[in-house]
Amino acid sequence: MGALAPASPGRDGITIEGVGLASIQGDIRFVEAARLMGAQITGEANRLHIRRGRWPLQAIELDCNHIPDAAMTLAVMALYADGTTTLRNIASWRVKETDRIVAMATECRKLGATVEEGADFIRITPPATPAHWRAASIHTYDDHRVAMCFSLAAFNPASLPVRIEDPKCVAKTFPDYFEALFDVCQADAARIPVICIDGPTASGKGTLAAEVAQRLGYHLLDSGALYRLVGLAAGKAGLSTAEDDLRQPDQAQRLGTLAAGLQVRFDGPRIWLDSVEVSDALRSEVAGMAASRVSAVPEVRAALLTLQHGFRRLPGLVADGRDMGTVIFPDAPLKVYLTASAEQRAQRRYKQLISKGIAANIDSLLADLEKRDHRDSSRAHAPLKPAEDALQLDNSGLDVEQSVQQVLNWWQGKTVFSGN
Ligand SMILES: Nc1ncnc2c1ncn2[C@@H]1O[C@H](COP(=O)(O)OP(=O)(O)O)[C@@H](O)[C@H]1O
Ligand SMILES: Nc1ccn([C@H]2C[C@H](O)[C@@H](COP(=O)(O)OP(=O)(O)O)O2)c(=O)n1
Repeated sequence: MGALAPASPGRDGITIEGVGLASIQGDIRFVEAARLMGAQITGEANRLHIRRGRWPLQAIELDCNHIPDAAMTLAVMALYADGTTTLRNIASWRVKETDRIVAMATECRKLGATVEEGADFIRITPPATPAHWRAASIHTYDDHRVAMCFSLAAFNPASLPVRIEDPKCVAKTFPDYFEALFDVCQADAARIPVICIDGPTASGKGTLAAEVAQRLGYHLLDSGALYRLVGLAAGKAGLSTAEDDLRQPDQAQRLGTLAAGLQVRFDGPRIWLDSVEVSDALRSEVAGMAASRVSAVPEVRAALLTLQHGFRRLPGLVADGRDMGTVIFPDAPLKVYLTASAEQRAQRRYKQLISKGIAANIDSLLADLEKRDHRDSSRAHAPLKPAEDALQLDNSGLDVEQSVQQVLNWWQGKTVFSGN
């Protein structure tokens, strides 16, 4: 990676701890091969520092008998070389997790390379120009090394997306490989995919968003939780969230300052405010109502903007709320506006509360819900409404799985991989 990625402000190459030039592992000789291709590698006994050197990389012809497994990475590095690379003496690739010569050849071709394969060699000529690269959905053959190697194709000069079909197959040797990869990569936020799910209360946004995020391996933003947190923090700080008070400019200002300084921590569905876990307190109907009131204050909305944008991280985000598609992520490639009849929603909330052992009354739930819908959609700033390019999903007659499938189908149709 260090050999492929150009230096950027504050970042010049990659340092690997725990393996160094004194390593007795056979694969350390991969360093020699990477240097032959142009990587600048320096190091100490237990550390390596890799920088981009020659660029494009130097095409090589190499007997790989001494590094049979690590040489697979050279095959993908060959896509960035100036000319044709030949890796020889790799007959053992044929009898590993899969026939790795076939696998590497097939997947390199998908990306636009010209590949020749023989009984014990592979010869790779990269795409002639950036315009010859192709977006590709990489089949992983249940082979961890195939999945990891081809992640390097994401640095392609055409900035085309690359999909790794079964990223979890890396579990065999490096379960958090992709997390580690994303930690050291910088991506232009505008290129990180976002799916927005907006809609009224109890339409099932949170359930749908969490499930879609889980299936795609994306991050999750429950933006409503942030407004709930502001309501809760205001209560703790003794600040009123009554509508009349919030109309006073100095009270609105105080709430904005409070929102900007929120000390929150998220860990999956668990949330802490000032080091105190508030996950359950946040879900109460009272917290929802307070959230609805504070969310009408422009100073609060402005204060939460940067925090929300910060959730747009690799490999992607599913964001649920009221204004995800209209205000926060207007460039999102997929926006879903989720609805269900008010009666259905009240029923769902009722069942949800009862199942948690919380007493509830269906008539007052319906009344509260209609009041919240009205306030959320009639406020001046970022009101609840479908984005112009949102796809509407009325899930009154659908179960959760059907709604999830609908959104995943829409997403598949939006990606460049839909034909793959
Ligand atoms: N399509 C659906 N069909 C039936 N029940 C659903 C559906 N989607 C969500 N629910 C249920 O409705 C309740 C409210 O969903 P939730 O995701 O909390 O809504 P929101 O985030 O929009 O307030 C949950 O108990 C959830 O399991
Ligand atoms: N993006 C958002 C998300 C929530 N809000 C406000 C309006 C909502 O009534 C409250 C609570 O939102 P939340 O999504 O947690 O509520 P529900 O789960 O839909 O009942 O926050 C908002 O104004 N903008």
